[in-house]
Amino acid sequence: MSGKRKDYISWDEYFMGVALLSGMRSKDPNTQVGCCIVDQDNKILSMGYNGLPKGCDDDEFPWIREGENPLETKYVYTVHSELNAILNYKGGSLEGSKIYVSLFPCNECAKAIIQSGIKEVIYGDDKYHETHGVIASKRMFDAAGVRYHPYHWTDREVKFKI
Ligand SMILES: O=c1[nH]c(=O)n([C@H]2C[C@H](O)[C@@H](COP(=O)(O)O)O2)cc1CO
Ligand SMILES: [Zn+2]
Repeated sequence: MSGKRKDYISWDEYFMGVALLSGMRSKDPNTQVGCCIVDQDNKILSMGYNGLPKGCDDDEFPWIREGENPLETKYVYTVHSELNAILNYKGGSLEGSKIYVSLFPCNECAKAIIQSGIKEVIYGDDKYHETHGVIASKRMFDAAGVRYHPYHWTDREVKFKI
């Protein structure tokens, strides 16, 4: 009987919570993606969200999905959350780490995840599971031995003033 609190958040809730909070920085009006990379000792190594590269003004570049001119859509400019987290990490190697991400990684992020040595993907949503990108991601993860599984959502709601 140590008397410790019982309702503290689990490691999984903590890391997915950090991923979701990171995603709240996104300027994308349709899909906000956030992620959190964690080492084997449960230390957070990096975080990211989908956004524009440095120097590209959020108010100057387009955020729309479709248009006659592909150069006026967001797709050619945004850096995905996972790539941002990998590129932002300045501490050395990500070998053996895991990534919590709110959306299943696309094929380009999957390549970066594999090459950086991340070994496990815990994803919140898989809404693009029918796309070629996600099908290719899973094929590459399977071949490369990167494990992936859905996050188990809990009933916990987090509400606080910031
Ligand atoms: O792996 C990913 N990581 C990531 O950050 N994104 C971002 C890119 C876009 O800003 C947004 C997807 O936009 P939309 O759902 O409107 O197509 O999510 C998208 C994916 C894969 O779909
Ligand atoms: Zn991606």
